[in-house]
Amino acid sequence: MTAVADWTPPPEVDAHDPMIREVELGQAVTVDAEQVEVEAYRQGGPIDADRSKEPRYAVITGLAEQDRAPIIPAWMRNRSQRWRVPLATAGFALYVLAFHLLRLPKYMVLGAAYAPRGGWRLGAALLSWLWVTEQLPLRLRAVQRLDTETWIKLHKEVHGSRKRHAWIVAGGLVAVVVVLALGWRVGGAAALWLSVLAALAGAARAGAPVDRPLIDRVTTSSRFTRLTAEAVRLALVQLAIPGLREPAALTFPPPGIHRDGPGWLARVNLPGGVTAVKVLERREELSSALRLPMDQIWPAVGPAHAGQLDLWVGNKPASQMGNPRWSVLNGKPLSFFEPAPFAFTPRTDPAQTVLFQRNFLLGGQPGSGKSFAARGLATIALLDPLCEVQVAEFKGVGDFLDLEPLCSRYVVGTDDQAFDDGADMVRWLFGEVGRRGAVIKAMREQGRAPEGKVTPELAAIKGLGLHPLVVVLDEIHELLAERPEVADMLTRIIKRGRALAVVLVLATQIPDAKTIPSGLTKSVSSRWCFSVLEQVANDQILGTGSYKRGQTGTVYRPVVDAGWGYAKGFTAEDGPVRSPWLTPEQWAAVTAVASALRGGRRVGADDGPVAGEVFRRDLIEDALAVVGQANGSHWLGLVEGLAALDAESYGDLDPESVGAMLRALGVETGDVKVSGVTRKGVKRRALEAARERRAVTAGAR
Ligand SMILES: Nc1ncnc2c1ncn2[C@@H]1O[C@H](COP(=O)(O)OP(=O)(O)OP(=O)(O)O)[C@@H](O)[C@H]1O
Repeated sequence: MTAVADWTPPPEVDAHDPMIREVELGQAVTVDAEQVEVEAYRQGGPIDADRSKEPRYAVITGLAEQDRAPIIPAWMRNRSQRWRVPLATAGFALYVLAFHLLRLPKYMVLGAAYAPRGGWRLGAALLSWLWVTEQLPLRLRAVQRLDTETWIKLHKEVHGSRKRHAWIVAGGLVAVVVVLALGWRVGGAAALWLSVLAALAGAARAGAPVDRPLIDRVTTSSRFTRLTAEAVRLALVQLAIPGLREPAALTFPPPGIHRDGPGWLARVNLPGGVTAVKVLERREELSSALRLPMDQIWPAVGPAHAGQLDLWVGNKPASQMGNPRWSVLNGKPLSFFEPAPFAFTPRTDPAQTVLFQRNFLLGGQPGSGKSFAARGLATIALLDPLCEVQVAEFKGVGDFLDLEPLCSRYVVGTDDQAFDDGADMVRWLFGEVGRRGAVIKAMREQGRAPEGKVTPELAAIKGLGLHPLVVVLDEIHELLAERPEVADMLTRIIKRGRALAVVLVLATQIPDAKTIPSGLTKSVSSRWCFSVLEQVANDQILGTGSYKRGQTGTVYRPVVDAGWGYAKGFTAEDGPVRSPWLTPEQWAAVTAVASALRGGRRVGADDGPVAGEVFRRDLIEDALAVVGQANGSHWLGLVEGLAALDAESYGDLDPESVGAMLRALGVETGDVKVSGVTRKGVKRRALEAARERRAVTAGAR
């Protein structure tokens, strides 16, 4: 501290500022009354870290860590695009071939008309070049000016040129003769005819008027062929974004501009301080600047930082890309527990999601495509033969009517009855989640559900009632407006149901906090924002701050861009996707497949003794009735006894499921000796003990 005291500041410096002393002294000191420890600052020292002390291999690892352009192009590495690019090219080539073959007679007539003129033009041009006629005016001028020196110079020049040209023409003629002779040897007369045809075509081309080319144009609109750095720079600068004025300030980090699926991707680093969201906000202006329709341009925030833009431009507008084929049309079953395609990316790649452990919120303005997207998710569920599906739609127009025969519950309408049924459905679901929770707890105690959640094995056990359950609630805001008491139940279902294989798909036009409690929307893991008008609605669906991060549905127009939306939490990568689109016939085909997979049953509803029903009977009492005075019962005996007692409730049980259900009710199971034979089953004592425990617990409550 002595050093501080010794230092006398120059007159213009505030002597009381401790930081200034510290800087001057260049050493760590404890300064001022607050005792702030500040690290010393060495004046004139290097700012960057000293690299000389880094080990040599750091240079190599540094290189290795750098972004490198992929050796194999992205589209070749992508399974779905590997064939699409060559197939699209081959398809286009075939189209062009067919197009011109059909017009061949017309080309021949026109060719015959244009060829003489073309022959004359080509011949004249050749002679003119051979004789260097272009020099003639110069020599005439020299004559007129009596400029002998220039004339002699030009004369000599022209002689030399004519000689050279004559040699070239002679050489060319010899080459033509040699090629023709070779052609004759290899291909005979056909080769000669082909040569004549080629010569005639060349002559016809040269003879065709400038505004009437010999062959018709294959494409009538100006075709987008490739994205260039110049076009991107110019377009971005034209957006008039503050801080984005200098084309040279835009850089293209690896992999730069490259072909990516059916289009081009430009990865651009915007100038420091300019965010990619600013570009996203100006998609319309970008469309004008690039001279391309809006649905051909797909800007997104790049992976590296907020100032990186991934501008993907399709070969064609999305509306003309056609609808990619949805693989559910293959007629194969899907699994609730496995990834399944729910949508397509702008590059027409399928986007996959897993229904298990997710809940879905689909929001957007009317006509943005929510209901069809919800149908897509319901279809995935229906293609899992184990999955129970329930639908309630409060638009009242029957958007899901064709799925009704496969649903265990189906509610449609906007009247009191529909809302009562909808509320009943939620209440039932709430109870079901509670029941499943108890079953899973028992399973966990037995070590059969180690993570406390449904596994594919548990879901498959018949009668246990842990099969997947997907519930679609379309226009949920209508139900919440009419029956607000269900909101809390829904929130709890969402929170608890994830692990219990209960999935909610909520679709709504109005996601605001007044209509849908924020606790409800916040609990939903996967959100899909279709066309929305503004930032507030966007963030209500996708979560606060989403718009600022460039995750936005404001860029889509209702109806025109129907089905497009920003999906968050569906896959590892969030991004824009479009729901699959099927014709009514294709929907019918998919529904038929789902129905066949389910054996024509409504899984859940006409399943007979699903666990819910069985649990409504008193299984412990019924089992005790079957056991009677015996020591216990083997599983097979118990199953048969229960079926004899109530075939409707217990007819479908098997030994495994009855065991699981009893264990879920807290009954101990194991080896039982009945009539001298020891097998797996349940003892009477265990059943009685469980009954007693239950009575005690009920009394305590
Ligand atoms: N993936 C898609 N591809 C093409 N068109 C679609 C797609 N999805 C929906 N559409 C079109 O958009 C229209 C509206 O779709 P949908 O009924 O799903 O919208 P919505 O958002 O549910 O509307 P509302 O809120 O009025 O119920 C459909 O009739 C259909 O023509």
